[in-house]
Amino acid sequence: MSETYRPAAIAKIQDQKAQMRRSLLKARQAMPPQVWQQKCDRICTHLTQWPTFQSARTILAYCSFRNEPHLGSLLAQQRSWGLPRCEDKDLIWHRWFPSCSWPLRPGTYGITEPDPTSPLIDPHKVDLILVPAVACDVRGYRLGYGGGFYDRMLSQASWHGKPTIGIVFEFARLPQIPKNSWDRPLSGICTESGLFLAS
Ligand SMILES: Nc1nc2c(c(=O)[nH]1)N(C=O)[C@@H](CNc1ccc(C(=O)N[C@@H](CCC(=O)O)C(=O)O)cc1)CN2
Ligand SMILES: Nc1ncnc2c1ncn2[C@@H]1O[C@H](COP(=O)(O)OP(=O)(O)OP(=O)(O)O)[C@@H](O)[C@H]1O
Repeated sequence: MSETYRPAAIAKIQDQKAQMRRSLLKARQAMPPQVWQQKCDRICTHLTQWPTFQSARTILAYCSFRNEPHLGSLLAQQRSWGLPRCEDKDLIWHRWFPSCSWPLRPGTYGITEPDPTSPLIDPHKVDLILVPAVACDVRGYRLGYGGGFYDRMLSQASWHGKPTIGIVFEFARLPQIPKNSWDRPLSGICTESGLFLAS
């Protein structure tokens, strides 16, 4: 059995991830609101200037929680967005745009989510996926909250080949995050310092 598949090795990596998660979330929570807002605006500006963003038909995004970079100025753009809803272990993607009448409401974990009755997204129409994260490393590996939602989703064939951009603050763009066998690298990372596409 290869090292990364041994139960003891998996447990060790999960432990390292849990420690990193705790300290990075603490640092994110401690950001003064004004600094946080400035960095969020910069992240949105970098994305808006990216041709792939400009030409995307539908973009999967998220509603910020626990001080994650807020995509408010992007979500205000009158275009087709997809927002996730947690259902058991899966993410269900619903269509949303600013002038639509489909309601958003607090869902699982207290994250703002679409109502289950709002229309679903057709994965074929999605051209870009903005992925929330606690941290990303320069290779594109991501640390989330430990639920494995995005790992499971991105391992499905319908999402293969779509650009995936991890959205984090610069302090959470790390040289290396411990990686499990199921982790797949994202195509790039956007922070307040810029957009970094994997080569
Ligand atoms: N804004 C946003 N929306 C998102 C995500 C995200 O990362 N950010 N998700 C990305 O996946 C999904 C929600 N994932 C989550 C996974 C776990 C926990 C959570 O609170 N976990 C517990 C610990 C659980 C455990 O260790 O077993 C905790 O942190 O206290 C929250 C959200 C879907 N929506
Ligand atoms: N492709 C997959 N199929 C089934 N289970 C998976 C898959 N990918 C990850 N998991 C499970 O998800 C759990 C969490 O993984 P990990 O600690 O890497 O989460 P994370 O990336 O930090 O969380 P999240 O994606 O929710 O933000 C692991 O216990 C793993 O078994």
